[in-house]
Amino acid sequence: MNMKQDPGHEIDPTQRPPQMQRIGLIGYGAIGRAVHELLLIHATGTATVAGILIPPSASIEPAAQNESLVVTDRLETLLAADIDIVVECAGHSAVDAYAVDVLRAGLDLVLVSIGALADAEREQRLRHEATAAGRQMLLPSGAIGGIDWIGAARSAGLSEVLYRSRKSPLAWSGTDAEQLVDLASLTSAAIFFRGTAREAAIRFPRNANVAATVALAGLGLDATQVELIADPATRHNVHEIEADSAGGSMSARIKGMPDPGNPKTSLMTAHSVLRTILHRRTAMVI
Ligand SMILES: NC(=O)C1=CN([C@@H]2O[C@H](COP(=O)(O)OP(=O)(O)OC[C@H]3O[C@@H](n4cnc5c(N)ncnc54)[C@H](OP(=O)(O)O)[C@@H]3O)[C@@H](O)[C@H]2O)C=CC1
Ligand SMILES: O=C([O-])CC(=O)C(=O)O
Repeated sequence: MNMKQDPGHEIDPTQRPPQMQRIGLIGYGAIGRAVHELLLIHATGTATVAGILIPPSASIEPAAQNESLVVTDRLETLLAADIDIVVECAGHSAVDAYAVDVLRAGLDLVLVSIGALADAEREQRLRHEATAAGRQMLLPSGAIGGIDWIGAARSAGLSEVLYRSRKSPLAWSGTDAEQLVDLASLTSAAIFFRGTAREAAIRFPRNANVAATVALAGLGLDATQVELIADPATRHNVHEIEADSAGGSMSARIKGMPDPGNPKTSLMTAHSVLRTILHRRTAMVI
């Protein structure tokens, strides 16, 4: 076929493999970098990072450099890189700064900082914008498992959900935990927070996104109970769910390895983002 080339456009969408997804990453810390590395290994021909949004005056060394990779501190510049889907992995304030504009630009948004949705007004606004744009916010399971069961149990009569997060004192440093417990002098595990998923996600924005994930899948942010624990005896990020429903009960425990780039974050989180991205193009979704 004799295709007419337009020298004014570097990328001709008709020349792409049909399944190729061009990804825009917002945030290039532990998760952003890991997602980029995983895509290079597991998504050849299916997905590629085309642009990365970083804070003004920040600098990064991308996991792979090519001439067309855009690194910018402006959303418009990121989206101009012919992006198909945006992956936010930068934190709650980045959700505020960019999520609405991404949806209004007609793109699906993978939202990793799920705890940002604990702000009811923000959640409503984003749901409204996604609906108006005919796009989706895709919430990966992140560091936790069992979200499918909780979601299914909702229609089977879910009555009680408790999420418990246990991490090393180091993983809680620099958070509100420091006001609730003396992290440095702990000799045994301390439950320093008991409350709702909404309170947990708002108070611990870098550590309790999973609380919001479990809640949004199941009983909601105000009816899901959360316990947060600092445990000097663990080197894992341990996530537990106990749930009861008319369809049966669930007891799950995940001993997650911390991400080498950020002890607050579980290594599996980036893998779950990879799974979310790959699922958009597979013939079979499980
Ligand atoms: N759903 C889940 O299971 C999980 C969700 N999370 C969420 O994911 C987020 C990212 O985690 P992680 O990668 O470990 O965190 P990191 O702190 O390692 O990385 C976050 C990166 O985002 C950058 N950033 C912050 N604000 C902006 C912005 N407005 N625009 C562009 N970049 C920005 C930061 O830059 P700088 O350092 O210069 O500010 C940093 O490089 C966490 O904040 C947390 O909310 C984390 C773990 C699990
Ligand atoms: O990655 C984890 O272990 C969980 C986490 O930080 C979060 O829920 O925000």
